Amino acid sequence: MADPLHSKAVVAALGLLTHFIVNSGEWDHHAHLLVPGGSVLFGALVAFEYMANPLVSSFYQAFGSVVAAAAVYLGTLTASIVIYRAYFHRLGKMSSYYAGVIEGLHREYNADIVRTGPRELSVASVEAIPLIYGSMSKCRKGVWYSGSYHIEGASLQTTRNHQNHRERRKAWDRAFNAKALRDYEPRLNRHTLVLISKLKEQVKKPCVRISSWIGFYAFDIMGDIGYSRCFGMLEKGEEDEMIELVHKSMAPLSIFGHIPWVVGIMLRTSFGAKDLLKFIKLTQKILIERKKIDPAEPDVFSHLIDETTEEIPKQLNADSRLMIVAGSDTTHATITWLIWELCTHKDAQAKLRMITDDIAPEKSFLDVDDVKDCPHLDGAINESLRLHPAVPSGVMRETPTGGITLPDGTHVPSETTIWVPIHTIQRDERSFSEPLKFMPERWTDEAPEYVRDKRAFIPFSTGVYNCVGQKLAMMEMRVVVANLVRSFEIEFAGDMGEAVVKKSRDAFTLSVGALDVKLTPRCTT
Ligand code: HEM
Repeated sequence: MADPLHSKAVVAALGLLTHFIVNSGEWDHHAHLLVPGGSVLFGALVAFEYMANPLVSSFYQAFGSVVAAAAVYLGTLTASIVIYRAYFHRLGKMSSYYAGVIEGLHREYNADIVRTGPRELSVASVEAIPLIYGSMSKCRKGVWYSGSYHIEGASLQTTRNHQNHRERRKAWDRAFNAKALRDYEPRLNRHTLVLISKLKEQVKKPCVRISSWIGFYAFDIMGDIGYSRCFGMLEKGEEDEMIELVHKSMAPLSIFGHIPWVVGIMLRTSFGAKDLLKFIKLTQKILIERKKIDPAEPDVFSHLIDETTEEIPKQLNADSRLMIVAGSDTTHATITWLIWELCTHKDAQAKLRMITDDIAPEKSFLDVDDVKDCPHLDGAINESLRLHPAVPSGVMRETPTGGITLPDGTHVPSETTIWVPIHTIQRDERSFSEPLKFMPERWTDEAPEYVRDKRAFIPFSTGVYNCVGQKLAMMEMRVVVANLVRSFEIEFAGDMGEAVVKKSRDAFTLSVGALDVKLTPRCTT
């Protein structure tokens, strides 16, 4: 029988077998083992060849034989991958593209279904939403979610186990039910008042970086409502390490978010993920400090922490990071984009001001309760959420065994990553007339015909994994925006809003560019 190492046929067959194995499982988070594992195997083969092959007289000769076999193996593996992906891939009939803006791809290929990776599909179809995200959906969260399990455990958002999610979601639902939200109201009012008074101190300046102030506000609120912790960013008026870390730590996701095995390697080797690891440590520390106190007013972690034990389970660390990222960057981006829209559309700003002036005209400050029922204000916020969703790409799911058949009849095989691109679908003319127009009226009695299909509005996602904090987010955004337009005339300053358009980045959540404005105080306030 031929010596396997010297038989090109056997080595090539091993290359094909490797491709078959890798192709039929979820290996993304084992990629970090390839280099060390391959090196050990290579060394072992060289040693074996040197000691066991009587025809080999030097170590150098043994090394050469193994290099030759490795070349055949890797060459066959690569060729197999290339040929398979070009001609036989299960998703091969769908357009393929690795980079670029998803929306452009759907337009370029004039297709609702676009292949964006070897086993990854973007589906811009309203009809597909229930199948992918609905409460009866058989899809589960995609492989992307498990990237950091080995460091911090799974958060409520990243757990891929349906049952585990259901059990944990109960506590989170309690943390955001009607009673809990009422408990948080005084804190929202307090922080909003501080924000507005701080901004009033800025009116003499030709240029105020409003995006930073909104960031300070969003993070202060999350610190307070989440952990009864005072980040004090509004008071200091300067960016805390926390904001910088959130953005730096999420940055790799804007580049490698769709290549989970690269993210896995980065986290395991720390290469390119130093900031993310530092951020994880910081959110763990915040949680440890929260566990030591007994807050006067209940906060979110009052509902999540088990007071009967000293221990902090690993998964709660992941929830701690989730709380900060999900709760701050999202509202930060949405409010900043809304201010950008109101500066771009001065008539819309004037109309919103007129309407909010009419809410409790005797008051100089509107609190959360005053603004809870103003359809035009909600319409303006909805337009920011629609045109500039805080989770722009959408959220990844994985098809179940047996795959799924989309409403248009397309069969998607099992273990395919699939998602509905939120940014694309919310700008689709089939669902919204004049989709690129900022138009709060489409959400009120004034022009409801401009919303053709409300199912396409999914900024908070939908189904069992939808955003648990959406009511809090709406409360927060309403009270800030109403008080801002009542207190100031707002116009672009500095680069005239350019950085928001050019520097905003999709890093799972939207990392928004800087916005500079001129604030002119209104004489009525
Ligand atoms: C404009 C504001 C917000 C937007 C657009 C937004 C959007 C989203 C989206 C799209 C998801 C689904 C993520 C996924 O499936 O992977 C989500 C989940 C989540 N959001 Fe929000 N969010 C916002 C504000 C908030 C706030 C203020 C909180 C409060 C802490 C929050 C907490 C969460 C949590 C905990 C989850 C995970 C829910 C689960 O998996 O069961 N979000 N959010």
